[in-house]
Amino acid sequence: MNAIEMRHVEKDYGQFQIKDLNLCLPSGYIMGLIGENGAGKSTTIKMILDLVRKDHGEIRVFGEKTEDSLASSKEEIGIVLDESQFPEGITVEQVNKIMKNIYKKWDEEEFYRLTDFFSLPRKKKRFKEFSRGMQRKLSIAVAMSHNAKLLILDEPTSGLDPVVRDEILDLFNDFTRDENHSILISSHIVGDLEKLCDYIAFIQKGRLIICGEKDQMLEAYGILKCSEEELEELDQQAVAGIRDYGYGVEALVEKSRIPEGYQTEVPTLEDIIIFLSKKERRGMK
Ligand SMILES: Nc1ncnc2c1ncn2[C@@H]1O[C@H](COP(=O)(O)OP(=O)(O)OP(=O)(O)O)[C@@H](O)[C@H]1O
Repeated sequence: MNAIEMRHVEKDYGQFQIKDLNLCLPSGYIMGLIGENGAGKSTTIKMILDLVRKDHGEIRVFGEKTEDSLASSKEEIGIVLDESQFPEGITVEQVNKIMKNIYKKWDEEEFYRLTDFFSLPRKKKRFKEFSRGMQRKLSIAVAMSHNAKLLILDEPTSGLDPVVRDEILDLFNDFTRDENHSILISSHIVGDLEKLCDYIAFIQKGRLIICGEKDQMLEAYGILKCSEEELEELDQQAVAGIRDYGYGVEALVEKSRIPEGYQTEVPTLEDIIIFLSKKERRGMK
């Protein structure tokens, strides 16, 4: 079963378009949605949640078309959006009371375990007095306290310091120990996603540049350091991106498409993303 499937999804905002977006997140896995500011991550997430209407294509969550079923699968999806989700005057205790009424499977014990873990005051401060990081933590605690099967998280770790980010990534990792649990998480902090995710989808200017299993991506590509002339001799289809390097060039290449004998270095996910975005910017084919 797939947790999320998007087929040929399109959205036209006039100045910005999402074009032919196809992605698939199998149940039990974590997919990272990477893209720079304005790439279309939030729009993609909001279309999955039917908060923004797609113009074309099909989106399924747990196998059901979202327009038919999303209201009924609300319990099953834990959401953290990029914007504030709570009224300004509310305290942690009041959030607990409200959520108890909203979610059938609300787990108060888990909620307070998480809010205590995040050092959020139960009643001494109101939401508007929380720092941005505290507001994120509260959203995460809510998303993880109603026995959801799928977490959809838009930049959940933005504004958090590295130590807390790391602790939260561990929480997300633990969540997917259950093979029915899945996560779609957007971020522009590639290092976080490299650690956490099984699948990576990289979006740029509304287009999906690459989508697939992270380990396969890391295995398929290599970084080749050579002269411009040497690079020109290679099958140009193998070259996924170039950057200047000392006296020569550094190229991201598909290892299976270059002749044996070339020494390549193992890329990080960040290398792959940077090379691919440069390719798009230079308009390489
Ligand atoms: N309601 C809207 N009407 C018109 N344009 C919109 C609307 N919402 C978003 N956009 C545009 O769509 C583009 C993508 O925005 P989106 O918020 O999806 O990007 P993002 O990748 O989440 O960016 P960030 O990392 O900065 O949050 C931007 O150019 C934005 O201005």
